[in-house]
Amino acid sequence: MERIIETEHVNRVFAVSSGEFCALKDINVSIPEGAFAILKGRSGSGKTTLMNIIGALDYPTSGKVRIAGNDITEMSETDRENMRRNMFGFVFQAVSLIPTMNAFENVEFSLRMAGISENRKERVEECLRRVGLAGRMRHMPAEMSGGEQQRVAIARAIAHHPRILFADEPTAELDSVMAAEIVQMFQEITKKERVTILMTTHDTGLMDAGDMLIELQNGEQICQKQ
Ligand SMILES: Nc1ncnc2c1ncn2[C@@H]1O[C@H](COP(=O)(O)OP(=O)(O)OP(=O)(O)O)[C@@H](O)[C@H]1O
Repeated sequence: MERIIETEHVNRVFAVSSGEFCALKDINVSIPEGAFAILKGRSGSGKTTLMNIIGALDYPTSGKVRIAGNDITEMSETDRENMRRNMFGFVFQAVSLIPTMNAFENVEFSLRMAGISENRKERVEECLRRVGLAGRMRHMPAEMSGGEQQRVAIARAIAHHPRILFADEPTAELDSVMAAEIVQMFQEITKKERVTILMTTHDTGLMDAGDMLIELQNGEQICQKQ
């Protein structure tokens, strides 16, 4: 199976008032297409830093990052931006839906922004059904629970058929039942939407939920298990 995400000797050093801080040290991850990969580690272990580098939101200080075989550290900023827009989807801890739009309109708006006009209504409905919100399409964000709002954010992030979905602590603000539901939904999404998912979490209860686990400790990769 094709390796859609590969990092080679990735390091990230930040300049801090006391000198330099090495947030990532020699990270080598390899994720096959279609996998649900969990990036685990305690607060401050480097999860967000690594996800931002793989998601073309930041650059490594040294090392290579290949997405579908292409080294994204060598790409122009325009190409990186196009890749983020067309090939990637992003979900964050804090849900940021447009409060004046209902669930359907929130997902449709993102497709409109992506310039997709064909079968838009059908695709929005399909994505909302995929996340279990068939009966809530016309609900406003304020009328939905935190877990339901996060589901809308996930539907919005997959609507344009990204190849990789990045989810940074998407369950951090949810209770354990809702968190388990979101993670189970990610499993289904990888199969039905043929998308690769990279999710960060510090929740030890979710460790076994993915197809593979990458664990960071103080910026070092302590394991990659399949
Ligand atoms: N811009 C920055 N400048 C300096 N240090 C930074 C910067 N960004 C992150 N760090 C440091 O790098 C380390 C890793 O941060 P990161 O946000 O990647 O951790 P994390 O595992 O995602 O943590 P959390 O679970 O709390 O979000 C932390 O010690 C953090 O203080």
